[in-house]
Amino acid sequence: MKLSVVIPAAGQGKRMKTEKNKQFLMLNDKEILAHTLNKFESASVVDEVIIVAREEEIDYCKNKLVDNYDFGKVTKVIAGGETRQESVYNGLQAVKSTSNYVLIHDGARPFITAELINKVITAAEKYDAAAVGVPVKDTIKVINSDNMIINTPDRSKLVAIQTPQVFDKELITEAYQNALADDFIGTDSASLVERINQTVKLVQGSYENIKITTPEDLEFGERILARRK
Ligand SMILES: Nc1ccn([C@@H]2O[C@H](COP(=O)(O)OP(=O)(O)OP(=O)(O)O)[C@@H](O)[C@H]2O)c(=O)n1
Ligand SMILES: C[C@](O)(CO)[C@H](O)COP(=O)(O)O
Repeated sequence: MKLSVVIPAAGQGKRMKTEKNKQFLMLNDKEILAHTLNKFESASVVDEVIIVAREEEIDYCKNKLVDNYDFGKVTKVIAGGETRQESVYNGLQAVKSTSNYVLIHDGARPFITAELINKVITAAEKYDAAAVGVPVKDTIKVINSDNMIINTPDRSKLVAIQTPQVFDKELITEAYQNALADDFIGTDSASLVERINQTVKLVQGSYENIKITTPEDLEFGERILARRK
């Protein structure tokens, strides 16, 4: 297997409400994005890492993260787009021609573990497409535009999807090109694969693999790191 990792990190972090982009906030000893990159730098199965960043943050990523922490697997830091989907698509177009699998992982999910990375890659080798997720803990309701509840899906069939998501390179490229042609915007990569009628294997994730989105996630994150020490 030749594996390229695409890290979408080109969001604005609006829900965090900080001046600095949330991915560059410190979590203990290093920036959130540095925690994430560290996990892939240490994974022997990874051939290259591509960071997708906001145009104006490319130099910061190169100098303060890649050079400062000596992330030797990072081959490119490229510009993202308006949506996560556009950013990932830019990343896909930049992967090495020799790669046959692509792993996509949010820059804002720093608590990913080596064990989970290996598990989802193994599943992708078998099924061509795999994503990590956890059973939902709450009861989920479908509502209408008046906030009236329409129905209650069977919780035993619901999972909250996370990243990493790993795909055969040709499959994920086709899925993104198809979505682009149809003006379809999905909130994760797996949904683009599902819509071209390819199945995606679910790998049990972890409730600690959170996406740092709002201020309270930072406090939870500090506790996760303290527990792992
Ligand atoms: N145009 C975008 C939007 C998001 N992302 C990345 O996709 C991941 C998941 O997105 P999210 O956590 O929602 O980040 P933001 O879009 O930055 O958050 P917000 O919606 O609060 O602005 C993040 O690592 C984010 O940087 C991206 O690469 N390009
Ligand atoms: C891909 C993802 O992290 C899976 O949970 C999530 O869908 C990203 O959504 P966002 O709205 O771009 O944060």
